[in-house]
Amino acid sequence: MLILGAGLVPIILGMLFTAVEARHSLRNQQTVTANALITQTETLSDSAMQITRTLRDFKGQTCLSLERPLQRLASRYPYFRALGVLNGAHVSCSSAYGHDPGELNVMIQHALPQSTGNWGISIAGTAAVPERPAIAFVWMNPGDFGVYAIVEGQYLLDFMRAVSEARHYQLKISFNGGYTFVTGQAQHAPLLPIDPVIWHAASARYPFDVTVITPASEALRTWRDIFLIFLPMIAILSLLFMVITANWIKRRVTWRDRIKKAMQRDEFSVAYQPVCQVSSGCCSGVEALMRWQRRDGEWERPDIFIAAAEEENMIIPLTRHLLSLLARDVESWPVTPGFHLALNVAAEHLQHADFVPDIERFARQVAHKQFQITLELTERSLIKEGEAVAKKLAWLRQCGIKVAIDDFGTGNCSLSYLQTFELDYLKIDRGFINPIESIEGETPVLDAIISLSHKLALNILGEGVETEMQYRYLSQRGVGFIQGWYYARPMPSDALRTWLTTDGARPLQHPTP
Ligand SMILES: Nc1nc2c(ncn2[C@@H]2O[C@H](COP(=O)(O)O[C@H]3[C@@H](O)[C@H](n4cnc5c(=O)[nH]c(N)nc54)O[C@@H]3COP(=O)(O)O)[C@@H](O)[C@H]2O)c(=O)[nH]1
Repeated sequence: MLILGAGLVPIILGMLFTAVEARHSLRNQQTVTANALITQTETLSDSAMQITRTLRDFKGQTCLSLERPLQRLASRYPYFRALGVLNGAHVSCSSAYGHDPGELNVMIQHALPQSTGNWGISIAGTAAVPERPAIAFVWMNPGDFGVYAIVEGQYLLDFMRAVSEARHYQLKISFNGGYTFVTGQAQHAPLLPIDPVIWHAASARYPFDVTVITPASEALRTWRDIFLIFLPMIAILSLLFMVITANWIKRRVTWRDRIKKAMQRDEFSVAYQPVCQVSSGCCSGVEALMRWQRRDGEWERPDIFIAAAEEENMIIPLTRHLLSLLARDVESWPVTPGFHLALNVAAEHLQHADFVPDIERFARQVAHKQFQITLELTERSLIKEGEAVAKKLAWLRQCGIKVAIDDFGTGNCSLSYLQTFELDYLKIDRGFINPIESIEGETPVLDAIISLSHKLALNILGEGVETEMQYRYLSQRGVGFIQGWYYARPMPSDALRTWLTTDGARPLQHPTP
């Protein structure tokens, strides 16, 4: 399902992208078409305006003397159906009808606009040719001399038809709100959720406007053509997404499966790193650290498999497994009551309803050893349900369990943890201890952490102490507990048992200079 979903992402994005691209391309084509139609109509209008200017020179002449020049002019320009002169709204002479053919509104079969001077209007037909549209261009003065030219609409219609057929558009043009010339069809596609694409444009020079309508079927065809161009790329991306997702799932499954199998095969063990109490110089306890040795003898790195377990929701089963290993290991340890046993708990486990029962069960299992159990909270994964977790920890503290904040200062929430949770120990991350170069040297951040811990009355443990100088620096500043290779490395349970009776039983001896 997830792999399929990943494969669909580029296809859906590709469809959206090509739909936008198709709309853009349709708009461009429509603009070009509208401009061509406007130019053609303006050219016709220019000719008509030119001829009406010529006709004005006939003012004062009788129809008898005008009839032949009018006919000559009309036959010279094939665009014109009729030319004539007016007396007010009355046609006093016409190239088509001779003298006294009637009223202009009857001839153009359209009411005359209120305006005088130059005007033009598209009409469905004239009295003599009612079935063919035309455009009437008129120059008139009320009760006075005027002229008109009727432009044959067929030329415009033929041009529009040619464009409509070539591009499958519906085209409309209307002059001054008059008759609308229409060519082509704007079929709707009832089964498609697509509307026809409509574009309006108007001439800047004459009072006419043009509408270009791309039918839904044509819009779909344009989109399909563009989609087909991008299809190879979309298919490659889709495949890539599926492969990446499949790999990711495989990796996920692999870590989950591997951790599960490793638990069944008993490949996990626990290493214990002793902690030195500065005041006595003796071992006050240990931190339990998970180890994984594969069947082939290779060791998995704890930072990697712990992070994987946290990511793959395996940290709770793994911690439960750790608790069972701990319960088995501690049986043989020669320890006195109050010996510290620290273990790491992940945020997911803390937030889980079984967290308190899990820890209580473990505490009961090892109760006869009278350990001082300490839970170490790390900032590696953020504890989200702060209040609820704080309540659980408060309850466990009442039961005698201690709480430590681990890797202090490495995450974003160290200070908020200090405020949210009741704590007993603060473990200073080795990142702050590494820079110690001399006893007198300045390590301002480390000093600030130590001073903060004192103010909060927290026990302080320095992690990753590798040198005597680091040990002395920390002990001189009141750090009560030291953990690190300088004192002891993490070791298996059997080795710890021996160590506790030898090195662990006597105070730390610093090498003499
Ligand atoms: N939730 C759980 N987290 C666990 C568990 N076991 C381990 N971890 C976490 O994994 C991280 C890596 O741990 P690890 O490789 O075991 O490293 C620990 C020590 O070996 C190392 N260390 C100790 N002293 C020194 C030193 O002097 N120098 C040096 N270079 N390294 C040293 O530090 C790690 C101690 O980690 P911390 O817990 O912060 O005290 C690590 O984050 C573990 O927390 C588990 O069971 N559950």
